[in-house]
Amino acid sequence: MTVPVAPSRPNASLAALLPFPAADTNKYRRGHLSLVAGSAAYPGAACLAADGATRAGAGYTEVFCAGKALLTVRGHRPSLVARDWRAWHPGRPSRGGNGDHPRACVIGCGFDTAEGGATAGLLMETLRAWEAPLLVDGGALGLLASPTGLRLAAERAAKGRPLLLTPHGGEAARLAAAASLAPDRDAPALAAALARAYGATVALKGPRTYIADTRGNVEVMDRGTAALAKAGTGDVLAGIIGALLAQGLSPVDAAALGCALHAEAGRAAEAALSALCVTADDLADFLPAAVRALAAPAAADAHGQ
Ligand SMILES: NC(=O)C1=CN([C@@H]2O[C@H](COP(=O)(O)OP(=O)(O)OC[C@H]3O[C@@H](n4cnc5c(N)ncnc54)[C@H](OP(=O)(O)O)[C@@H]3O)[C@@H](O)[C@H]2O)[C@@H](O)CC1
Ligand SMILES: Nc1ncnc2c1ncn2[C@@H]1O[C@H](COP(=O)(O)OP(=O)(O)O)[C@@H](O)[C@H]1O
Repeated sequence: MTVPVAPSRPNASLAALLPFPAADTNKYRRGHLSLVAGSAAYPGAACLAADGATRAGAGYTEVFCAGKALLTVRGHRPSLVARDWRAWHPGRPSRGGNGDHPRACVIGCGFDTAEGGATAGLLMETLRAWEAPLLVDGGALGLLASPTGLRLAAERAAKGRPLLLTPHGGEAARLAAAASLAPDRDAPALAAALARAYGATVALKGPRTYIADTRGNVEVMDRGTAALAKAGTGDVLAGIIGALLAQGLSPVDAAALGCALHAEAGRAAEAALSALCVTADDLADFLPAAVRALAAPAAADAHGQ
């Protein structure tokens, strides 16, 4: 089975989505991202996602992680607000701000399925109670791939609560099996089928990333580099897309812009460090170059050049 695939968006239309802050904004109005991430086994994934999120413009990034990951996350960057994930209550209004600022949640970077009940409970409660846009990544995708996960995803879709999934090939195979989808589809058709089955926007990652929305549209993002094929780069991507969701972009625009910025950052890092030496830790530092690379042609257009 094949589906039509739209090409990568041009720089000018991606640049138009960049959420540069208004002069009179504040940290809450810019966008508040709750990152439920980082188990005792994988505290680094929470740090990498937080790096992507803060550099991609979230005004307030709050990390809820395992108690045993707290020291690592707190020591990573002074700007991060880190709390034990037992303090995560997705149905309660947030502290800080006036309560109606834009928000989003990313869940699952560095979830360890061996932790079982604790992380499964966090995901299911978040699917049920979190009203704002929600991105599910990493170990939480394996937990979503279950009858309860499918049911709660369908309930979110029925209530019009946005859901975005960012699986790599292995995670996509688990999601497909849980939804009884035939495994022999090509990547664009698989992304479209997962989007339908889970009522979610899906960014199926790989050397080419396919972004499928809930209406059956699929677009490709093929600006990446093999330098990105290293552990932790997907965690950075989840943070970037989550920050864009928190700044008010729709799931499909956040995925398209986030994947393009991530790919451009990978290319800028490769130019500076070589394809061999780029690590996930480097990526967020190359996001400013990626923003400039997308924005530059738009600025040139605006000046009639
Ligand atoms: N620093 C940290 O803290 C880090 C923490 N991390 C966290 O670790 C957790 C587990 O995530 P994970 O991705 O490492 O393991 P898992 O989900 O079991 O997938 C691997 C299996 O899938 C298969 N596979 C098929 N296609 C594939 C593809 N395109 N890309 C990749 N794999 C593909 C592959 O098959 P194979 O290639 O072996 O045939 C293999 O069997 C998660 O919470 C994550 O956030 C990581 O982000 C790293 C940095
Ligand atoms: N060969 C490649 N070319 C371009 N991009 C790649 C390549 N391999 C991986 N990537 C990108 O790197 C990221 C890897 O994400 P993921 O597999 O979730 O890593 P992790 O779980 O270790 O964080 C994705 O954005 C993917 O599109």
